[in-house]
Amino acid sequence: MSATKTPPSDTPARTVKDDAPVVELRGVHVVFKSRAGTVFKAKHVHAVNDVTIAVRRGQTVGIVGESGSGKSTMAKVLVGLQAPSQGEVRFRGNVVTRYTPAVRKQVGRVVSVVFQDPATALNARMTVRDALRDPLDVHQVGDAASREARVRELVHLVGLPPSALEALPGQLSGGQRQRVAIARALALEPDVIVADEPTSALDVSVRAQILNLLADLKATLDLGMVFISHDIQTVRHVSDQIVVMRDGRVVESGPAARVLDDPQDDYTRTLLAAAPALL
Ligand SMILES: Nc1ncnc2c1ncn2[C@@H]1O[C@H](COP(=O)(O)OP(=O)(O)OP(=O)(O)O)[C@@H](O)[C@H]1O
Repeated sequence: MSATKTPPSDTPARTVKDDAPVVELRGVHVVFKSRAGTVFKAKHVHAVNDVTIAVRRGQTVGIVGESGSGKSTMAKVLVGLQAPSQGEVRFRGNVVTRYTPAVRKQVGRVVSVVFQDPATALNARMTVRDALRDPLDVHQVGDAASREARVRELVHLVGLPPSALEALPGQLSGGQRQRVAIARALALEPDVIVADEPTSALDVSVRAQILNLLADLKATLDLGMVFISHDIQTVRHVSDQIVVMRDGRVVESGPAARVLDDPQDDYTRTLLAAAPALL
């Protein structure tokens, strides 16, 4: 098969070969100026250091690492919210060269994000219906009737009853709120969802339900997924590929079973030893 050559552009093309990456980072670095306030800090933080990864439809890439390893910064690069200091980011094969609001809006249709805490991700004064309709309004998808139909479909897709449409986030449980946040992320039919610690803020009892929901959605919608967690055993449950990060660098990556059963890097072994499998 010959590769389709696409010229660099800020507009993600709508046609892409099924097995081609939806999002790709090539040699990406993100360097921040240190946050003020600490006298002995280095001037710069190399939050992401020479990272290359690709995310395809129907595949979950688990990203694991301790606090400060650069996971959230990488998530922001993957959804177009953070420009790299160096390296290349491609959405549907097209290199992003400018990070304008218009480009971010376009990228938002291809890749969307689910954050850790649905309580802060959702507007406390918006009903579930309004929260789900909002992205459809912003992107002017269809007419009023088709937006309402899509909102109902989304609620059903994430396993909530139609009565949830009238609720405010504060009237829902943490797990229900995260379902709403997931539904909102799905509103524009993205190819890829980036879930940044999506179960960490939830009660232990509902974490498995949200993990199962994400796994089901990935299968039924043929979604690509990036699942970010500090917990290697959580990542184990959902990932096809695992990327282990430390201090902004990828220390090891590969098929989940290989990385977990035959880790090649000492740091991966340390993470596994610190969080033994329950099964
Ligand atoms: N906007 C910023 N300005 C300055 N430094 C930042 C900024 N964002 C992140 N950092 C720093 O970059 C490094 C990586 O942070 P990041 O949040 O990506 O890591 P993480 O693995 O997601 O950690 P956590 O799990 O604690 O969120 C940290 O040292 C952090 O302090």
